[in-house]
Amino acid sequence: MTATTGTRPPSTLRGFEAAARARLEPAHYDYFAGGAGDEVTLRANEAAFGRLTLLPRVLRGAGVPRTDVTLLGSRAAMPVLIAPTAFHRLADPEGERATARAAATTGTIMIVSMAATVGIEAVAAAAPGAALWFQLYPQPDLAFTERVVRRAEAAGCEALVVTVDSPARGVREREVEHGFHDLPDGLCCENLRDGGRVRPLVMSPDISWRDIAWLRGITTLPIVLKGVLNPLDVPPALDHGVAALLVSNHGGRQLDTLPATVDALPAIVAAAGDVPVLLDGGVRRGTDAVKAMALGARAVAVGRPVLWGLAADGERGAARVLELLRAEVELALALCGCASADDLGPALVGRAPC
Ligand SMILES: Cc1cc2nc3c(=O)[nH]c(=O)nc-3n(C[C@H](O)[C@H](O)[C@H](O)COP(=O)(O)O)c2cc1C
Ligand SMILES: O=C(O)C(=O)c1ccccc1
Repeated sequence: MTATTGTRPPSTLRGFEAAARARLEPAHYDYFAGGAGDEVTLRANEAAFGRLTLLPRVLRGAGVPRTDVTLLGSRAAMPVLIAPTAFHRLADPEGERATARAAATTGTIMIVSMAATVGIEAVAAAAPGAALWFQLYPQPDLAFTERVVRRAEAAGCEALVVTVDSPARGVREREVEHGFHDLPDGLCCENLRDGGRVRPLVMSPDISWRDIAWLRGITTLPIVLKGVLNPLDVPPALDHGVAALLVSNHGGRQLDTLPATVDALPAIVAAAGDVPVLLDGGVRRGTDAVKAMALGARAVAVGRPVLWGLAADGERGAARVLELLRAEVELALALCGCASADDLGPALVGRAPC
């Protein structure tokens, strides 16, 4: 009997995706799974990890590896964070509450989406032990944007992750085919609730460095720029006092034909100097995380795998997905002869011949 047909919960990420697909409305599965255009970038993210090889060191007596990291002052038991994804209540009635509890159980950082279906206060209250960062799409109405930032601060979020790859919304043809435009009745983006109404989320073409400068001036939270792929954007980012860069192509959901994130990573790392670089997109194995860290990422984040865990088995499923990844990172570090991610470096990564 396979993991997909048995009654036991799945024991692999692939099994979780199959179980999620079986449980979700097809339109919701495709909303989570899909990418922009021809999904070239969506596929490229995973494929690029497959083209990289690991070149372990031997006989180093490294002991059982440590997988914990400190990022911008937040501690995490593993270098695999939860990327911000919208609409968790499509996957599980508890929605982002369940995800935050899974983050607390596994000791990782959850980046809560501005488009969450549970408000940031309720997410924080549901999982007092969880380290939360808040993802922000700066809105043209700065007074409203500031109110959202204040809510995130008051809820205890430890960083702001500003998504900069979305001056417009990418077109995902799977969504178009299903006619998926809106959340079902009863669900909304709770972080957009403001003075008795729920504001529409604007992906603004006017977003610019001025917004980052403004944000830097109104909050003391560390600012992470999410969606930087071009090294030309690194110097202005550093000039604006950002605390970290997150190399991301939005999981292939915005502009199609962007490079795989792991291929874009080295140039960003080279330009970033001491500023920590994170990566998301296509991380499905501990070996993927280890490859990205060997190429200079301080940590990685996963989007869809957590949604599959959540849809398949709620909080328990999300926690299981994260724990599977943590255990795989530990094993990959051990088999590379590393005591921690600090022992990784580009010399441990090679390229498959074809
Ligand atoms: C269903 C879904 C919703 C997403 N919603 C957001 C969002 O609200 N804000 C954001 O910055 N990124 C969002 N993303 C992008 C993720 O943060 C992340 O960049 C991407 O999912 C990483 O790739 P992976 O899914 O291959 O791990 C979303 C991704 C998915 C799959
Ligand atoms: O679907 C997404 O990728 C996303 O980023 C988003 C943003 C706002 C509302 C819903 C989803």
